Amino acid sequence: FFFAVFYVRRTRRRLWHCGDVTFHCTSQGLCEQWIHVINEQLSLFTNRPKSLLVYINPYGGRRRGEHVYQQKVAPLLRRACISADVIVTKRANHARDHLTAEADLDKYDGVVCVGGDGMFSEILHGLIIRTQTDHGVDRDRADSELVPCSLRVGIIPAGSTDCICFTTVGTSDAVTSALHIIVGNSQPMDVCSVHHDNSFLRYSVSLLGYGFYGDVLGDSEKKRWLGPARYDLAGVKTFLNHKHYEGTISFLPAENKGTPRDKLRCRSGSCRHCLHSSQEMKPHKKKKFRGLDTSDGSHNWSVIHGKFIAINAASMSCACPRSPKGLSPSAHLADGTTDLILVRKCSHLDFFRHLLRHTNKNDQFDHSFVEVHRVREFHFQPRVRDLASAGDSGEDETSCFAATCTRRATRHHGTSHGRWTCDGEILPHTAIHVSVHGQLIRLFARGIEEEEEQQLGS
Ligand SMILES: Nc1ncnc2c1ncn2[C@@H]1O[C@H](COP(=O)(O)OP(=O)(O)OP(=O)(O)O)[C@@H](O)[C@H]1O
Repeated sequence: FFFAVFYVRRTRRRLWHCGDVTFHCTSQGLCEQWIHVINEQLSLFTNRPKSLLVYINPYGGRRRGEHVYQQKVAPLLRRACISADVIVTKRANHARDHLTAEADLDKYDGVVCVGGDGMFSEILHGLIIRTQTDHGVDRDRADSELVPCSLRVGIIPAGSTDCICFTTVGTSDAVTSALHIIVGNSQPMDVCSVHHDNSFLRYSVSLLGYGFYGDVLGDSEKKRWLGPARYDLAGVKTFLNHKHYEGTISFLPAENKGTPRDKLRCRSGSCRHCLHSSQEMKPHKKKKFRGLDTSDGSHNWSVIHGKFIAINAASMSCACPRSPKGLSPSAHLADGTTDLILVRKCSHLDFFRHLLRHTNKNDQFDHSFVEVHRVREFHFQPRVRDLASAGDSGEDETSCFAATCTRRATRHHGTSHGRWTCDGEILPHTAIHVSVHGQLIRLFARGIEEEEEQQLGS
């Protein structure tokens, strides 16, 4: 008589595998007794999900989402006695719309996203919008306090960019992610809301980038047929173009939250720093943005006017295999802040040196043309009139309207209008207001484990 116990086995590079041990007993009675006791102990782990809602993007990355789920994830869920309702999406925004309006969320303990960062963003929007609607929160008001989502989200990486999975699990591996879901890990995460003129645009959990990264993404979208290689090509092209943009950035600095250069790595949303933040986060009195005029008492706002090659807001380190430390190595996952990185106009060579530091261990902020601030809220106003429609209406820069505006801007200011990328999507406006909502969602993850920190540090 025998029974098997399945367990999580850690291997190199933060990968988790499913191991098993077979126990032999002298009698069936003893065997059943052991099984009963073990199951009883397992039932005490109330954090473990029993029922999941799974969305698969069949077209993400190399179009292997369904295969990855059926071959690697579903067998593990079955073994862990977790039931799963699976929806293979039929169009973009299918998952978001289903979550927002149709899904019976009371039936589930969590939502699983099989895809890349774009697919995760859909799930994120669906869950947040649904939660706010259910609680009667007005999303269009930039100063609304958002209600945290009760369901956790698991990410099974199957996209061409799996940055959020990499930053929160430490690797992009379907089996590892599935095991994090099964053991019921929970990691809180901040979410930024982005508004234009008091109308809601999008939510962001990783990178809001204006200038360089906005241009890279905008260009890569035109080259989708190239697959993941489009990002490299667009990156080189954007770098060679070396554009800068003029505007005013106003921000509310985060007090007592450390600095982006303090080298205190946040390996999980429950790091000491984030835990402390979660206590003081309760109903924190928001200081409402009052525009650029600081004479009315909004003296805590800092205002910077300048010419920028890039403005980035990193709400997490944004680590990925190419940049293991990420855009802001010390950004915290769940402290209610975002790291605002301003890269001022500089020479081609200087910008190259800055970019290069994303791939090695040197301090990428240690340049005279780079400054970085930890903030709770910020506002950007481009010098050039907000050409809201240029990106959104499908007008290409070569179109008559866009070309005229771009030429005019270039003639008068030496720059054209830039665009924001928000977690991989292009925003339709350049004048935006961003607020950080502390610990608005939770993932089935536990951050990058300590042992790995030593590896990275070595
Ligand atoms: N069935 C579908 N058909 C077409 N598009 C879809 C479908 N399901 C989801 N999408 C969209 O595909 C986009 C990309 O998905 P995903 O992030 O999974 O893959 P990706 O290869 O990493 O893409 P990207 O690099 O653009 O993030 C998402 O924005 C999502 O809205």
